[in-house]
Amino acid sequence: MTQRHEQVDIELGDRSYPILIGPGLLSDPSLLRSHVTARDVLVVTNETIASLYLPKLTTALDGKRVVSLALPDGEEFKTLDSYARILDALMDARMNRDAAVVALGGGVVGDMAGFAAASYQRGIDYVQVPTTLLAQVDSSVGGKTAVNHPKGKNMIGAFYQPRCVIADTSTLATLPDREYRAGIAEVVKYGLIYDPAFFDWLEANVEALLSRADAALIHAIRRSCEIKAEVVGVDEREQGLRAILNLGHTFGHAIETAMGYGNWLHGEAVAAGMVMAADMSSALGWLAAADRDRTVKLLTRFGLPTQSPRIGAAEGRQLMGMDKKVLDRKLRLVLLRRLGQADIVSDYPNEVLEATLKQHFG
Ligand SMILES: NC(=O)c1ccc[n+]([C@@H]2O[C@H](COP(=O)([O-])OP(=O)(O)OC[C@H]3O[C@@H](n4cnc5c(N)ncnc54)[C@H](O)[C@@H]3O)[C@@H](O)[C@H]2O)c1
Ligand SMILES: O=C(O)C(=O)C[C@@H](O)[C@H](O)[C@H](O)COP(=O)(O)O
Ligand SMILES: [Zn+2]
Repeated sequence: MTQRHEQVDIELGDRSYPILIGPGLLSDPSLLRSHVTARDVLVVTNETIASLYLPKLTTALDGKRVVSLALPDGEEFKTLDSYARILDALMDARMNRDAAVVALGGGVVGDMAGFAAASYQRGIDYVQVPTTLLAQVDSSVGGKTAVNHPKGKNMIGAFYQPRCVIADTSTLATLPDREYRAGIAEVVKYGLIYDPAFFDWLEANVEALLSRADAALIHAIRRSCEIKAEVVGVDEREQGLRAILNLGHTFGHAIETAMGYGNWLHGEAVAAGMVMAADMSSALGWLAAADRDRTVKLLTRFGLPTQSPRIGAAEGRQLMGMDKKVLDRKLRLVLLRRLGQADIVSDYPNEVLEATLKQHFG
């Protein structure tokens, strides 16, 4: 069965790959087989997603040797221990260098499976099959792979690109509402950092997106992937521009870590973190107060938090000190010059940061 789908390409020379977006892609064996070419495949997933989609994927890959590993579900399992279990599964199945990993799931599964693929036998192919909105608009694309450390998010990982991303939008029908909304936070991020017209479009399509209407959903995923593709195509390893994709994350990662992984979802923490970045950008006289207010209003309409938990300014500052954008011992922050234009800034006055932390973290 051939389904109609959208395609966005990541242009990275010999590491280029397509992102396929559309309904029913997991039910299309010929599409799956044309993008998963290895004979031996390890499907990495979790227990929740395995019961929903593993049989479909296994059927589509019929004729290959398919072994699967279902990890426990949750951000708290995005650990070196789970990563080691993936490597063990590859070894137990005697997978060679021409085998491939298929990551079936959200960002947690995708980040861990990608890191295992990056390091097993110094690198084997992997394909992302994202099943959350967040993974379809962000984490499956761009090659950031990682596991968490108890003291910091995504502290151990690698840049390693997949061979293909297959985003079957039909899988989003079973995604719990809270997870779906968390994915929308990263969609709003793209408007804020890169595309004011997309931000306007989001304001006009809140209800359509919340009801998961096909056309709105596909447009949001496609535009998000296009923006990420443009940014990653310019700066694959975050030497400069790519850092804008981190808007709200320095604050958000501190929230996730302080609250205990999994208690605040990544997208929720990013939403609250983007409000902190917007407040700081306004305090510096860059982002207009009206656009700061539009940001808070849009996130609120999507049911996302706009106020951080009170983790304490000192604790927040200490956790933020481990951010990967620290350079020369100085914390660089992604701030908004205006709505639709982000910048990575190191020369902000410290008092403005401290005031933002005090106001939001307490
Ligand atoms: N690599 C990157 O560029 C990047 C970008 C953004 C976020 N991330 C990472 O992604 C992670 C968050 O990803 P996430 O939001 O996808 O969370 P997740 O992977 O934990 O998935 C969310 C929940 O939804 C369930 N689920 C997944 N698909 C489902 C479906 N179709 N139907 C029903 N349930 C389903 C999962 O089992 C889980 O319980 C974080 O660890 C974050 O750091 C990475
Ligand atoms: O792809 C990127 O680059 C991003 O920063 C996307 C983020 O949404 C994502 O959460 C990423 O994992 C954060 O990366 P980190 O380098 O801050 O761990
Ligand atoms: Zn993120």
